[in-house]
Amino acid sequence: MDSLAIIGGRPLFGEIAISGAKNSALKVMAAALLSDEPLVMANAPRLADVDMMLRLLEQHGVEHAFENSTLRLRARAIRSTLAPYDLVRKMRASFNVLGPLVAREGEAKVSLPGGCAIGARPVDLHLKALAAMGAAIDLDEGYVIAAAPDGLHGARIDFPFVSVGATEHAMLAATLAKGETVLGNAAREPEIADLAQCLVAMGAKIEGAGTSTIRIEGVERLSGARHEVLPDRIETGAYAMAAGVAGGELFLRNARLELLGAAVGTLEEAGLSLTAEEGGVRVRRTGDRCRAVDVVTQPFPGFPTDLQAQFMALMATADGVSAIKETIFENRFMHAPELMRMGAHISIDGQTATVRGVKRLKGAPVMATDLRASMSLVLAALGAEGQTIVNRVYHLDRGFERLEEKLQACGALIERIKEQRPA
Ligand SMILES: CC(=O)N[C@H]1[C@@H](OP(=O)(O)OP(=O)(O)OC[C@H]2O[C@@H](n3ccc(=O)[nH]c3=O)[C@H](O)[C@@H]2O)O[C@H](CO)[C@@H](O)[C@@H]1O
Ligand SMILES: C=C(OP(=O)(O)O)C(=O)O
Repeated sequence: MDSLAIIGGRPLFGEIAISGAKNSALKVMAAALLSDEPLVMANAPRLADVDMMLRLLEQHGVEHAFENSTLRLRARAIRSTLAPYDLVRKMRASFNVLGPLVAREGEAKVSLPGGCAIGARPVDLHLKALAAMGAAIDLDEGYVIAAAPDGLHGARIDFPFVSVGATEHAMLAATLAKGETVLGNAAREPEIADLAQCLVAMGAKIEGAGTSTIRIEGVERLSGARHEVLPDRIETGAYAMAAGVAGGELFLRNARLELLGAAVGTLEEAGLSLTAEEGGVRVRRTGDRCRAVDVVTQPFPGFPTDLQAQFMALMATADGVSAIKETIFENRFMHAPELMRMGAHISIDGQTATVRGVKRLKGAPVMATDLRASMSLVLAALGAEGQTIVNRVYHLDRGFERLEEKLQACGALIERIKEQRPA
């Protein structure tokens, strides 16, 4: 397994191009299954998760070609409606092929998904939504078997709590269902509106995406389309925090402040200046050190859970004591003990982490446990004294495109150490 060697303490100056959002791109890729015509996805990030999704789509019969950051997909015919365990276990978004396959083919057998080990992460809301649209659902040996031989029908679905994946899944499936589907208490994350924009370009009838009520009028068939994926708001927030931890000034090309929701105010309170400029966002730390701020993770537009780990790294060297409450996932503090190895003062009580900022962290060997936790360790290392080795960086490769290259270009001392494999 590769690792990263980082020598901290150098301020970052320069430009970082923000990539297309992983969490939108993966769902847009699932949308390709809904049509036999080509779907062209521009601003596609080159990530391990995207490669994994391509392998899954390929075995369903999707032809694909990646050129620069444009991904062409075409599901001329569905070769298989089985999504095997090996291709679904590593990544949450892969489960979202179930709805499109059932909507188009009337059946599918999809392994229960994996993804970051940050909580139990059941899929009951996904399955209830598909069942409300008329799919018969069975669970057998770790697989979901869904059948709707006469097609799906529209339904009123009120989610008991906000789920990004279930909202997207229901929206994908409803595009080809007979009649109207109404999704109540829908997730409002920017990736939902982005997926809806792609589906509308394919001929779907969707209103209200980005609000908590989404209406979808099913159509007979969807056509091809070209869609440009929105910039990754989590990557944006993470690099903004890199400037907070290490100091300096970064221009985040393609970044859009409005995608960050409440995180903008939180980062400003913490002592970052974030300014929208033509073509991106400029970020710098206003003082010598960040200030402690309390945060509670919430669905969009609240502070995103996917930035919680990175924010903890920022708070580790902030002036004062901050309380970080995680309300979305029950096991998303695995970065805390690793940050503590670097000298952070963190105590955890249930879903709240209390971080007492220290002046400086010290480099240490640490282990990345999940995608955003890994990024929090990279951030901590950029501000720390001496060398940090971040092990298990395959997590990072799932969601951060060309991480070392982007940071090196801004003056960071970061190198990938390739795993030595026996000849
Ligand atoms: C690939 C992708 O887009 N992943 C994102 C997506 O994950 P994902 O779509 O898995 O997250 P959800 O919004 O569905 O999860 C929110 C909460 O609902 C629970 N839940 C969800 C579905 C369900 O059927 N039953 C259930 O109990 C989950 O365990 C979690 O506690 O949104 C999360 C919340 O913004 C992000 O952290 C992930 O990065
Ligand atoms: C949790 C994440 O991914 P996944 O949902 O695929 O586990 C993430 O992107 O932070």
